[in-house]
Amino acid sequence: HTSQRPKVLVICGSGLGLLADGAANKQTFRYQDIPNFPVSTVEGHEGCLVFGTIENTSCVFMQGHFHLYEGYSLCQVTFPVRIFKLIGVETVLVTNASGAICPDFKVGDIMIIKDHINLPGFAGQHPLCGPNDERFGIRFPCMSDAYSKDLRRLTWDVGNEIGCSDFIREGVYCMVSGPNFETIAEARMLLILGCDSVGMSIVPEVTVAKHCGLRVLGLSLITNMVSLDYSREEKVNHEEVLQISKMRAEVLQKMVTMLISRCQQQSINTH
Ligand SMILES: O=P(O)(O)O[C@H]1O[C@H](CO)[C@@H](O)[C@H]1O
Ligand SMILES: Nc1nc2[nH]cnc2c(=O)[nH]1
Repeated sequence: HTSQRPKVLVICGSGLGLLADGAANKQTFRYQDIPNFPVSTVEGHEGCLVFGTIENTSCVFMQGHFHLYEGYSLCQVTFPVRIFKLIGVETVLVTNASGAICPDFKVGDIMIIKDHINLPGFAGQHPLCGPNDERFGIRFPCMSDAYSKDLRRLTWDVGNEIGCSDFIREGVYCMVSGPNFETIAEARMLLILGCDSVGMSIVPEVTVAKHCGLRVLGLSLITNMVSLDYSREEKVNHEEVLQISKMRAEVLQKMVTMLISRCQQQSINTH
């Protein structure tokens, strides 16, 4: 139903569907109209695929991604990544919302994901469990360089250019299955483990993307501070997460649009 063959996939996190607004020649499909595609069940996830172009780069935006806590298997959660690999995508830009574990972070910071901790994976909830499909990648993929160094560097450059270096950070994202937010003891454990932020998504998609040889960049918007202290009164909720995403969506959209036009240039120069 589309003649576009995207080179870049953007996965939009909670409240970040607006990232697609920077694209031209848009063509939108609802997940519910695509055979075998999962549907979004969470507020802030529109459940649409938007094809479009940014400068000369053809891209596709997933306005909404899927989570373990919705009841999907990790095979369903990561299914779109493999579809887009087959269609010809080379680069995946994942975005999400997360809570800060690192006490130096602030609400509204944009964290470039340097690395991740796959907590559900440690417990056997891993998208690559089961027979390995050799058409996509090897049995034992290396994950020590899951997030492209070149793309991380490019993000710092773009951030400086658009004047948002004050709220760009870099750090380690930890995935938990959710749907509850962390207890204080869990948050303290994550701090000890070396996590800078915590959320309930994207690690399965990144793992499958890396397995099939895609270049990955991850941006996590810090929407709340995770309580590490029993005396702290504030309580996190999903409405607050969506409100902060809305507040930062415009600047993130500008960043993502610039990154896409530049990263394809980088890819042409390095391949
Ligand atoms: O990771 P995304 O979907 O962006 O959103 C994060 O925010 C939601 C909770 O408020 C959870 O879905 C969590 O994973
Ligand atoms: N697990 C988790 N996910 C989030 N998504 C947005 N904020 C948070 C948080 O504090 N914890």
